[in-house]
Amino acid sequence: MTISLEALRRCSIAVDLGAARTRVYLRRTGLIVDEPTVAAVNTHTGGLIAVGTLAERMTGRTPEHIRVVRPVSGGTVVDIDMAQRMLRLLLGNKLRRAWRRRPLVSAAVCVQHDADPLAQRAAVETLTGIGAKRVELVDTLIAAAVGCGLPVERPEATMIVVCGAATTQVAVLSLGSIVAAERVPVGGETVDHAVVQYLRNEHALMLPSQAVRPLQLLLKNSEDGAAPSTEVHGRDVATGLARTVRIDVGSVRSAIRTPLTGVLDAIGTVLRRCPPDLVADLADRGIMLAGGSAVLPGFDTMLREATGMPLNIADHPDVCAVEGLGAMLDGKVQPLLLDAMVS
Ligand SMILES: Nc1ncnc2c1ncn2[C@@H]1O[C@H](COP(=O)(O)OP(=O)(O)OP(=O)(O)O)[C@@H](O)[C@H]1O
Repeated sequence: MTISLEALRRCSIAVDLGAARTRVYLRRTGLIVDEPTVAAVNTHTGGLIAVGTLAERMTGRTPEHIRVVRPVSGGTVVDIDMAQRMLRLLLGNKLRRAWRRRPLVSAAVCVQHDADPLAQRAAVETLTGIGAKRVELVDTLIAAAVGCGLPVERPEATMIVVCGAATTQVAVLSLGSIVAAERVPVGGETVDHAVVQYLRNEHALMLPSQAVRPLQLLLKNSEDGAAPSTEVHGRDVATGLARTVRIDVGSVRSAIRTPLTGVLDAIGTVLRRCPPDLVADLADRGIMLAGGSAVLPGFDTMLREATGMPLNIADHPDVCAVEGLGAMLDGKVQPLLLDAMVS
């Protein structure tokens, strides 16, 4: 994947189509869309009923004629037509107003590290379908590293872990390039799934998906010394009746730990592939944690303890990638840095 500084500076919008959220950055304006990557469709007419936050609220609550769909799965656009329709609605007037001022010529879009040609093509087609004449693809890891403010152009190692909804990507960068990188199918959704499975297996309780986040918040509170157990309301697996159980926060924490060990493995793999000098740099500089799941309670502590390395969470971990891409569009990134990165 090669990009050029010039080509990026000609782009009008930067897009990050994630499994959980869609973010759009308008050049010289900033973030104009940050909404769930969700659409609700009327199955009788095929028409869109809602997109973004409104569509996400409908999840699990729809009558038979409404279907809630996610056009991006595992970080790849799997339903190009739906992704285009969703983007058109999300952008709505915001883009049309900007379009009148300056016609949309090119768009930049983040793609996962090592995205296969099909995934790259799906991203390009999605954007050309909404009017982009040209689409530049940028590795999410580079965009996120720039968005976190990492000094990637220096001849010393920086490590970034981008933990999203469906995937976690890990990279070591030096001299503006990725030295080693790894992608694992573990993210916030995997963690939510682990919590749901734990309650199902241990307490025969089905938990509504919206109830997982409050449980995670509870984990955070318990880290701060609050209650070690809590009541959870769900549906009995056998009877189907509403039931309340008291669960031990420690057990939830260990259920969450299991999928997160996949991230640790990825960090280990990347470190093993790096020259020893760069690994030595990282012992001082540590790891930068980005992506929406970076704020998962206990995740940073677990990584710190397991790696023995310093760890920082980015200031705005969820929007690092699109903000990094936006900074490239706005020309806020040093040419030296980008030229090295794009070789
Ligand atoms: N405060 C929070 N506590 C716990 N998890 C959170 C919090 N905020 C967001 N998340 C998790 O972050 C994930 C979304 O992260 P992000 O916005 O980086 O995803 P994405 O870019 O759409 O995903 P991907 O990179 O996998 O395509 C969701 O799974 C969500 O559960």
